[in-house]
Amino acid sequence: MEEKKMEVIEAWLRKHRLQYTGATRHPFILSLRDGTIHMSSFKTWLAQDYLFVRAFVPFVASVLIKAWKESDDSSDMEVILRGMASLDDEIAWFKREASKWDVPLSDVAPQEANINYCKLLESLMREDVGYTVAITVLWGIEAVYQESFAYCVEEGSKTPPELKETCERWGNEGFGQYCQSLQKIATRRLQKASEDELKKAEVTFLSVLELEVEFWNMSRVNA
Ligand SMILES: Cc1ncc(CN)c(N)n1
Repeated sequence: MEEKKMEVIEAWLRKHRLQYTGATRHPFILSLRDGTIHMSSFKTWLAQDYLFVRAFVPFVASVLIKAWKESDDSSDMEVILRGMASLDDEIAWFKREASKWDVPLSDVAPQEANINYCKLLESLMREDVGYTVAITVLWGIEAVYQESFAYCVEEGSKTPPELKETCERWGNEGFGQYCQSLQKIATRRLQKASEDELKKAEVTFLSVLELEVEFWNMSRVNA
């Protein structure tokens, strides 16, 4: 019987397991799961992530345009469009949550880690960045949040009840399926990619993991 070749993303997740675990099992997430999280950390994350999501929308829009121009499968556009549409609800949720915790979103300035992450998103919006790299990055960004927050909704999690909704937002099954769809598209594209594209996608995926860790680090107590 012919041996099945390992898919590119599967191979990366093995090769870069330490970095992936660093991003998806960060102390911020561990404290959310074990209930020891400080509310000041949560509020910092909430405000910074609100700013990030506002910058993430145009990035997703740019992936949608690349899919329209370059994709070999018309259903890709629908997957991305659904993801983009849900960001409308996400922004409204951030506003509600911020008001619940008295976090004034209009006064928030982006911290360095956030600025750096948004710079990466902006660089990937350029026309000379291909669809394969862009969709792989979109998958990576969403997968880190899905894996992180899903860990906080698992059996045995002691997440404070008032923060459960936050974890559900990215830890729910629907979001998990969306990430699976993105992974499938990225895998299909990476299978046909040139060596150059493959390398660029892998290096950018690693940058995403580093930036995610830096992003969580902003919420460290006394950070
Ligand atoms: C930093 C970060 N990474 C990912 C996600 C998920 N869209 C997010 N909201 N913020």
